[in-house]
Amino acid sequence: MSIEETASKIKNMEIRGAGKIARCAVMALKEYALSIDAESTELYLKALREGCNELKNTRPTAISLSNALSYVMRRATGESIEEIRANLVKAVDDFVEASIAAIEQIATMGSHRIVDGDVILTHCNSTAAIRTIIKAHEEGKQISVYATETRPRYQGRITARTLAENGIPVTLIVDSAVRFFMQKVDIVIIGADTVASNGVVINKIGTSLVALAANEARVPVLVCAEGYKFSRETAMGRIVEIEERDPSEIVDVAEFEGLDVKIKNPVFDQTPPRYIDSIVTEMGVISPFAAYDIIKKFEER
Ligand SMILES: O=P(O)(O)OC[C@H]1O[C@H](OP(=O)(O)O)[C@H](O)[C@@H]1O
Repeated sequence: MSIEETASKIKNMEIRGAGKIARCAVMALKEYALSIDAESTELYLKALREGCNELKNTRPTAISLSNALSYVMRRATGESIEEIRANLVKAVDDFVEASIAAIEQIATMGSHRIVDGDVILTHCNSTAAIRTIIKAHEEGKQISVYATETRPRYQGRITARTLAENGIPVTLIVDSAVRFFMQKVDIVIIGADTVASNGVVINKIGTSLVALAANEARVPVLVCAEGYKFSRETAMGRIVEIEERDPSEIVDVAEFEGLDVKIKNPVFDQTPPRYIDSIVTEMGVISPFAAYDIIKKFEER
């Protein structure tokens, strides 16, 4: 798929999920790198950087996107265009393979935290979180899941369908019913778009409410997040931008035609580390307060 088409599909969320948008972005860059030529290595690299920027600007909160592109571009080196191209292609293939393997590694480690008979609550639609839940089921643990529908785009319905298709008892609830059901829950398992260096987890809007209700009920919150979702930029003092999307995702704005009604649609929120029990990464299970260690480990890769 071309960079333009990929960027458009990531922006309109036809392609979504922090991990998937990262993989699709670097694969689009690979296709572009294979399709173009240039009069010099400098011009070739300039064209690649322009392609990167078009992809990077699609969804500002998911650091996975920029981390993936940076991982690949750091390795796009060489004396000739052919050498640069070959190194970029290898870096993309390596990233995609490792990012898919990371989900399985997270699921294996995360499943150890799920006990036979557990009632799980999950929010939105995280591949890493869902794979962890399915892994526990595959290991024969009798589990059931509450899945929040996750307004305004209802990603939780995908989660409910996926878990049911895997034979897992699942109950779909509205987001505002989380505290109502939390007394029945043994563990919350969610994904992440970005993990900041101070352990703050940025995930789908409503996550911080889920974590707050879990904390009140003494229910542990387990975050499943691959290493490339940890933000080095926050370690340098940068703030993660919370994406605001079109109000039309929430309501038909014509309903309020002529009325002074503001509609805000932030699509992520920030959960403080004190509300999180552990973050399961492919490099191990950590306290959210140890997020910086993962940033350093991932940099060494
Ligand atoms: O990478 P995986 O675990 O699939 O998803 C991570 C997170 O990305 C999604 O964002 P969106 O629905 O794309 O806005 C959700 O917030 C989900 O928890």
